[in-house]
Amino acid sequence: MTPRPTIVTAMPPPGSPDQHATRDQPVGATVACVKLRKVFPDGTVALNDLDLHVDAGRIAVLLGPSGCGKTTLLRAMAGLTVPTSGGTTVAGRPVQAGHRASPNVAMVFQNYALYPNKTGFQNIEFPLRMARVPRAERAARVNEIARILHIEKLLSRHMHELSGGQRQRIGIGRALVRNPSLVLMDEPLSNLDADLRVQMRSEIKTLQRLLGMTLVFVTHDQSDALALADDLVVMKDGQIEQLGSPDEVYDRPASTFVAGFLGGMNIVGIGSLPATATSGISRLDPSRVTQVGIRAEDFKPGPGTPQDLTFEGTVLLTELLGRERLIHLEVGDTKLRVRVRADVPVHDGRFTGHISLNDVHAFDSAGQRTTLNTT
Ligand SMILES: Nc1ncnc2c1ncn2[C@@H]1O[C@H](COP(=O)(O)OP(=O)(O)OP(=O)(O)O)[C@@H](O)[C@H]1O
Repeated sequence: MTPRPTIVTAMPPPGSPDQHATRDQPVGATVACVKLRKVFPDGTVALNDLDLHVDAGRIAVLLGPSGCGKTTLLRAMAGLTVPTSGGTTVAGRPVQAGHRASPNVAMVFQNYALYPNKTGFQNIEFPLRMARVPRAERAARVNEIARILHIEKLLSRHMHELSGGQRQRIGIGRALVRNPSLVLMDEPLSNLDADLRVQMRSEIKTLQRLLGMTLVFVTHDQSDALALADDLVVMKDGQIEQLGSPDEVYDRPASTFVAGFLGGMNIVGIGSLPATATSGISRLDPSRVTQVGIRAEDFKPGPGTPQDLTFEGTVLLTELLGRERLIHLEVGDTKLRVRVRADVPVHDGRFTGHISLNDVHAFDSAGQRTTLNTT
């Protein structure tokens, strides 16, 4: 279970009965997609019989390259896309495309879709007006959500008077004001600069922990995904390539696709490994293991022991990443990315590094993870 962060707030702590009393439905909804298929009229298969289960109160992050079907999946959950076959339930109820979205489901888009001529207050209040919530209750709810999001001072401003991050908070406020049990966010951080992005994603996570809703969050940014997810869903070609905790997916990528997408692992064909790198793994079965994956940050400087994989090569380029340095290394005809501490010396354009056998990931000819069994 993911530990809940300590939240400094005037509201009661998460899970306390009082908190539930102050909000209508703070408990998240379970989402289940079963054999979800979406084929567009031009024949594009956006979702390919996809199964996904998200438990109540979790943050599921959909991560994958452009075109892999993330937005289509989110829209199917919201009832905005009619699946070709299969279906989705939210809190046990089938999602029916074309029907008015349940008030328990809220969506935050990349462009926030706010009303430019309305104030912050009016934007956040709008869903409550639509739901014919009485005026006094509307004001109380808007003020409460504004307090949680620290945007009380923005309520009187119009949208053009706000920064991107401020507009984003208004958009999130509008999504949360109805106490949704499921919030769907489609790349909501993509318009923000790096600092604001990091700040906003931790605020989103804090809010989700506070309010307890289920959050499904679409991104193609791996650091957002690792930072936010309870359940990390890596998608490829309309299917789920791997689902697990961020640690599981990062530490044990199921395929070369996941390894390359998350953490930019070096993938090297067994035949391209230099002799110094194969001595420790000489007994591996080449009919089973055809490629190995080596993370840039798993390299240590120097030749290591005979059990380690040693790489000596020419430095093509170095990049300073603060306390670390990224070295682009050419070993024979193989190019590797190596990350070492910035104070590690690089002599005469040559670098020798090693990697422990335990840090080597093995993949078969289909690119699927396999064991690096040396017996
Ligand atoms: N209305 C449409 N008609 C035809 N094809 C579509 C339509 N909408 C999406 N697609 C296609 O379906 C596939 C999945 O699209 P989707 O928008 O779900 O991908 P995505 O993973 O969200 O991509 P991105 O990260 O670029 O937003 C893509 O190949 C896309 O071109």
